Amino acid sequence: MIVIFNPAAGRRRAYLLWRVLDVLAANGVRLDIAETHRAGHAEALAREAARRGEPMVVAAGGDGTIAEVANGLMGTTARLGVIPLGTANVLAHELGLPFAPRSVAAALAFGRTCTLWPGQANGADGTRLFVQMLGVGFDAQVVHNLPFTLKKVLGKGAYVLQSLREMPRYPFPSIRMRIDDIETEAASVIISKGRLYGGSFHVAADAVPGEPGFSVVLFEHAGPAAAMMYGAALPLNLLGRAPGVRHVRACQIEFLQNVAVPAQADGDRAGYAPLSVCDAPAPIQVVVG
Ligand SMILES: Nc1ncnc2c1ncn2[C@@H]1O[C@H](COP(=O)(O)OP(=O)(O)OP(=O)(O)O)[C@@H](O)[C@H]1O
Repeated sequence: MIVIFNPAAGRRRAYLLWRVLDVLAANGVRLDIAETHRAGHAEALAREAARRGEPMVVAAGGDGTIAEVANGLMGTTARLGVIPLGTANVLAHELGLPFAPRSVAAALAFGRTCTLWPGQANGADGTRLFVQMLGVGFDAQVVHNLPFTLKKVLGKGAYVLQSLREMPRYPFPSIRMRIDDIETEAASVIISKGRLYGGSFHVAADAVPGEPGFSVVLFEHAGPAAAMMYGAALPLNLLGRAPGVRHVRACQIEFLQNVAVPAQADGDRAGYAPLSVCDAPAPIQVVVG
């Protein structure tokens, strides 16, 4: 197997990587390590590894690194392993992946898999896959403007602080979209493959990561007070009952508005809507515990 390690992911968790690798090496597992040098590098490394016939490519990082590796593996038969070293690690929580080094190593060595069907965003910057969610609107504004050093120092707390900073200055434009064949509007949108968001908070109870399609969560109320309410409901797992939150199952979402609205995919900047979202051409196999 090859381990693709993103040294910029998470904070102070690289020791976990070395402990996992120690356990694997002690048990005679042959592995190569490649470190990423920039955004997008994990995708190129994964694509190259799969082209060489590597049966398993392990993403050592957070959701952004996993998504990049998934992009590189699309259309191949290589399995995707995960060593969760990120800030939020939403996919690892979603799939119940282990976090303890020995359990991570055992899962990778054993190689049992589950199916994950990524989403695909098509925008002005090209096409990219996402493994957990894509957001358009306020949460993407927070991701776009989040300073790297703040995330390194505060971890998930950095998102809370940045949200408070963005509330007074984000214009909350109305976002027009076509969800399958129905046109609608919202102040903010999360297109989710999974049930979880921001770590292990529940956002879409009806999501099924292994099947095509999405749970679309529409936030209908705009403005700082509404953003504050939704932000407070999330960690209390009350988002499902918050006013103006609507859930829809869909296969295709097309953003139609004329103004550019920020988008984020798996917690990383993903350009601006207008863009469209559909299923990836094929599922991938993720190694689970
Ligand atoms: N060497 C590097 N220097 C700077 N950025 C990098 C490097 N390698 C990869 N990246 C970028 O780092 C970003 C963040 O990585 P990742 O999402 O894995 O960590 P995280 O944000 O801490 O975790 P999570 O998404 O789970 O909260 C990704 O967008 C990736 O493209």
